Amino acid sequence: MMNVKTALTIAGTDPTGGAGIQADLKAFQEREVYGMSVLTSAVAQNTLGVQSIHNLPTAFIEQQLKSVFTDIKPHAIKTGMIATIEMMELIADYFEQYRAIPYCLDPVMVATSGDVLMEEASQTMIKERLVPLATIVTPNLSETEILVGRKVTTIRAMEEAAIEIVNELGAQTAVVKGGHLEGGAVDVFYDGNQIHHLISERFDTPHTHGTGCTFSAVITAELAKGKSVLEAVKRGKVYITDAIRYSLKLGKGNGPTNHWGYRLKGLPNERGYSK
Ligand SMILES: Nc1ncnc2c1ncn2[C@@H]1O[C@H](COP(=O)(O)OP(=O)(O)O)[C@@H](O)[C@H]1O
Ligand SMILES: Cc1ncc(COP(=O)(O)O)c(N)n1
Repeated sequence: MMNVKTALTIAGTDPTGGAGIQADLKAFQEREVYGMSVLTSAVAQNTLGVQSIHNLPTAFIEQQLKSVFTDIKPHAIKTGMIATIEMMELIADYFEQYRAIPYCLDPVMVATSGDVLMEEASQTMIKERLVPLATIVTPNLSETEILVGRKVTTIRAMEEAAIEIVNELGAQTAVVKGGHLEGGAVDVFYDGNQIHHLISERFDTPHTHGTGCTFSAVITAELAKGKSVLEAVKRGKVYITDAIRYSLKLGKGNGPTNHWGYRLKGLPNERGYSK
């Protein structure tokens, strides 16, 4: 019997390969999970920002979901950019039939570049329909603020928000990412029982395009392999830390993270990857 694990990402694209579906597939591959993808929006973007967005028709997204689910059932799923309410409703309806599959919800709303990737009306929908279905939700600070409806600027406020996302909004677990806070890079995890802090050094680099996508894709890959949610998040943190440590100075703006960075750990940085 084949023991290969599979993961599905439902997200938008980045033709320069640093974020979105491209980042997810690279991360799945690095974690030795067979990667599959359903496209929601084709995005013309690069390391400088988003130039244009083309949303795919909802009926076509549904067809892609059918193509996957009627053939190769994923062992774990993640969603990234879901631009419209219609797409969100479709995906929520679909997932209700597959509640046993671990689901990592990366509530992508605004890109690191500041470009809006989700229409504002969808913010309520994501809370009402998708968060309650999620095994884990992985918001950054500004997404957390939208989810809980208040400013989140301290570790204590991150803890309170993670607790609220689980206890009030109904996710099974939450990890609130502190990539945009001052000091060390601290993420706060809550599973309904315990708070955990995932702490790493902060790298002083502008090349962090796609960090959120990559982090949640690694979590998804580890969930596909049957790891516990906390173990999956710990692995995601180790992986993203090295992906930023050895990030790539490509492009004219904020370069991408290095998906093979964790393989370089402990080696001299002789290619001058970061900064
Ligand atoms: N400069 C940095 N140095 C080290 N870790 C970072 C840095 N920036 C972000 N991270 C980590 O990368 C992951 C993604 O976080 P964040 O940047 O907050 O998400 P997003 O890309 O969704 O905005 C988190 O684990 C965070 O702690
Ligand atoms: C299609 C798509 N999805 C998500 C992001 C967020 O990127 P980041 O991980 O840098 O926040 C992006 N820039 N493009």
